[in-house]
Amino acid sequence: MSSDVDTINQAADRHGTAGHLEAAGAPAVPADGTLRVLRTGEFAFETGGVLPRMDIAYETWGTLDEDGSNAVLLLHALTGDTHVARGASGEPGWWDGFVGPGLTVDTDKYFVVAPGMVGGCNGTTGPGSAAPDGRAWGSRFPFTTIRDSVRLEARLADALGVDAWHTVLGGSMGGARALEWAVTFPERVGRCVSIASTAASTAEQIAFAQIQTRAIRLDPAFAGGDYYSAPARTPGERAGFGEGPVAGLGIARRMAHITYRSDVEFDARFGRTAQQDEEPLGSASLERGRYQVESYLDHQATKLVGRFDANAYVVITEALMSHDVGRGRGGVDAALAGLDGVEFLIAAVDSDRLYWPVQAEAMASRLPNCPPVEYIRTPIGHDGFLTDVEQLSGVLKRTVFTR
Ligand SMILES: CC(=O)SCCNC(=O)CCNC(=O)[C@H](O)C(C)(C)COP(=O)(O)OP(=O)(O)OC[C@H]1O[C@@H](n2cnc3c(N)ncnc32)[C@H](O)[C@@H]1OP(=O)(O)O
Ligand SMILES: N[C@@H](CCO)C(=O)O
Repeated sequence: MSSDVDTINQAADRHGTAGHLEAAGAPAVPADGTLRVLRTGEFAFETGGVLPRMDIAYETWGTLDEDGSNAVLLLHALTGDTHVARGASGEPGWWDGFVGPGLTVDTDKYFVVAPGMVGGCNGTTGPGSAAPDGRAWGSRFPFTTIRDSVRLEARLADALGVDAWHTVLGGSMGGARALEWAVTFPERVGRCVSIASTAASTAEQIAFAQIQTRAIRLDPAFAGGDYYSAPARTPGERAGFGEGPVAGLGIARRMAHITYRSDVEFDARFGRTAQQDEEPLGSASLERGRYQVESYLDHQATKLVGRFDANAYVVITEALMSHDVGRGRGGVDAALAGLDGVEFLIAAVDSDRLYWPVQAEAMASRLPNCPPVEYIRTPIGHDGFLTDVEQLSGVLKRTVFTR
């Protein structure tokens, strides 16, 4: 472990507030699914800006083999976090049923590592984290890219003693991060699994994202990004949850959530039905009740506002807008063409209207020796990679996780 790196091991209750610093160089073996934070030194961002210290939050499951050959890097999507699967706390993770003992990513056999994005709000340094002056970074937080996260994750790999990952895997933004890993560090990636993702964000994806970031920035409570009542000082502390531009964040989530699902699902599930005893047609005034789908979106917005910081949402969304593995590398084709040392698996959701299957096909066709795209077939839409993982499981057990 390098001298500028300490490890903070969060208590098993990941919603607690006080992390504790372990003796540098001799971290205790953590319980599976326990929030930990690696404290690293100065970090220069891809497009400018330097922070004097960068923390990266992560959780692990299983044990690294002596030869270091069983490490799997699992990368979360936009509003995901490090808690992929349940562990010591028993709290369910967002890919429960996919990662765990005896499951597809079998944590009895693989050492699974799940880090948080740079700029997030769940332990990795982000705009809500405390700056040296004791205030949240807020508007001073640098613009960040997917590549910044990959470079920070490489520091984590170094600290954990992982020279090369058996597999780097993720969905949506996690898929973008996985692909960026393969392009940046091909010698450190054995297999790359990119699900419901793309090699470069398209104009339409940027457009959907822009509406969301505008909704947040235009909320008067955004205050230029400096709205925190208190910064996050320790790994378990959350800053900005439920405060600041919550109306804007709620609108952003509503917009985003529509793109995560499909018209077929919405029609089948909600149709034109009114929410309980509400009257969507209204009456003599402008006030009216809601359709079921409106109530559903309101619920999705409320839930996200309770578990996410608006600034972090902007920072990470703009990082995803910047995603382009071809930037500065002669374009996407050139960036992907040389990756013949990495085994790829590209998967798509057939009903995805955000990361269209055609983009997965285009990505696969540009990758050397890439097998045909695997499909999750579901009417759900983009979120199918979170809701229908059992379809992916069979393929991954056969091709990637064969131990
Ligand atoms: C728990 C965490 O912190 S997760 C953190 C990490 N999260 C992630 O990485 C992914 C983010 N999560 C997601 O995107 C979603 O939660 C998904 C995709 C996983 C969930 O998808 P689904 O299981 O299909 O759930 P769905 O989108 O239908 O939402 C169900 C919710 O809508 C609510 N709902 C359904 N109909 C209505 C309605 N008419 N009015 C109001 N609410 C409604 C349900 O009560 C349920 O509420 P709950 O989630 O509070 O229990
Ligand atoms: N619903 C997921 C999908 C984003 O790709 C999330 O919020 O992270």
